[in-house]
Amino acid sequence: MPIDQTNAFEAMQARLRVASQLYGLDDALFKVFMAPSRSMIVSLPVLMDNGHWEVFTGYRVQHNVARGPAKGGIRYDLNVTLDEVKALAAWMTWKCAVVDVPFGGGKGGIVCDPTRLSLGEKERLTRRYIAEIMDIIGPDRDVPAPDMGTDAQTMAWVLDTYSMHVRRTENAVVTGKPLGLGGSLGRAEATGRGILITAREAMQRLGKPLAGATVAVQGFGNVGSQAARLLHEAGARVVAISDIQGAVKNDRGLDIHALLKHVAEARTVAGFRGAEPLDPKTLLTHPVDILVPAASENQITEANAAQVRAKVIVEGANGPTTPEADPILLEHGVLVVPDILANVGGVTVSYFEWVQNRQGFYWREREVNERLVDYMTHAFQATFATTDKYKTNPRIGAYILALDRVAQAMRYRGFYA
Ligand SMILES: NC(=O)C1=CN([C@@H]2O[C@H](COP(=O)(O)OP(=O)(O)OC[C@H]3O[C@@H](n4cnc5c(N)ncnc54)[C@H](OP(=O)(O)O)[C@@H]3O)[C@@H](O)[C@H]2O)C=CC1
Ligand SMILES: O=C(O)CCC(=O)C(=O)O
Repeated sequence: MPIDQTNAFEAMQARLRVASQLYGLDDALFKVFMAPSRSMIVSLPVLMDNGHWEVFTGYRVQHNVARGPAKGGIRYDLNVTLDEVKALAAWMTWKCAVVDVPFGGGKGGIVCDPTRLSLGEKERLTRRYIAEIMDIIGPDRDVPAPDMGTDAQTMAWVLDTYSMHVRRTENAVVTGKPLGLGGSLGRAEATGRGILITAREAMQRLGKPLAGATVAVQGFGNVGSQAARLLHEAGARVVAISDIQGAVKNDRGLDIHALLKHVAEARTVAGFRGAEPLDPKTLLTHPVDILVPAASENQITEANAAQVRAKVIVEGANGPTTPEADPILLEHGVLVVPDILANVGGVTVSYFEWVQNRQGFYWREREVNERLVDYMTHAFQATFATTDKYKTNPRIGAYILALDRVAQAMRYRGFYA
């Protein structure tokens, strides 16, 4: 039966089906992995600044907890749906297994436009959400973190609300917190740093240096901006960047530090003086060595995949490529570093943050970054070794690596299929 290419959960299932067949996964485990183990839907009444009440819908999904507590971000966006959160939760299961941290997969979301909420409204919404999902989260159950539309301040409200309910300060309940509340050095830039690490590895596979390589980045939020900055600092030439409102280009290379200052005031890359305007629709097909989609799902599709001119795609976003686009990119010789490998930097440093909280002993930034390089280069090598072993592409290679590790944990725990 044909799948809905833009349904993120069906897109995840399509890749899982291919990987399971190639790996020879038994039917029982396949059925377990095809559905989340728990989905919670909550209604969130919030008093708005204008005196009216709004009722928002929120979700928390736990896909699989065989390897440890569920782990995954909270997304605030108008396009959040249950199926999207189910996909994001499953991808977290696979990511944590690919990078071999002892977590399962979870994800949360609230249907809202965070740019139209005041700080007070966002705080009340977050507190109500955490109160509602309180029974299924916790340091040993499910540990949230930031995703699109949420940040360190949101995580501070998560910590405070949970702590008020359990009557003690419990900072290991959430990661991506402010440093002064038990956050980890290096977490804010970790997803971007992971993109730098995997981009370097991918270029090395092609026998090319990262220094001097041209880069285009879609999205200039937490992930895109940090990836652009770190790639720029590593000597790559970031020539094009977009956000929702516009795109800019400079063939000689954008001054990312100046662009960050511009965005801090203008809230968009558009209008940046050190660049020319670019049609945002052409960002993904801009002629570059490395393309970093770091915005949202379903950006590289059957409609534009053949026009992609990058040699390497490093997927900062979750699910930026539809299943139909996969074979087109492969046919055009594009090396895709899949999301469940490329963007694991965030959850890896979240794991380090959780470990530090539980130890009560905090690491220097250098230690965090060195450990991140170690975890991610291992994950990259393991993914490509699996890809070669099964004679497949890196996305399916990453799925096989992950499902093998999760299946092994399930079998140890007594799931004898
Ligand atoms: N935060 C994290 O640690 C992790 C995030 N991810 C994934 O990375 C992606 C980005 O997350 P994050 O950076 O945290 O989110 P943010 O909300 O911080 O930023 C999202 C960025 O994407 C831009 N954007 C959204 N849609 C489009 C579009 N169609 N075209 C161009 N730009 C667009 C936004 O533009 P504007 O500023 O104009 O709104 C914004 O710049 C998501 O898929 C997320 O799930 C993956 C791993 C970890
Ligand atoms: O840091 C984390 O725990 C998870 C971040 C996240 O939501 C993701 O990797 O998609």
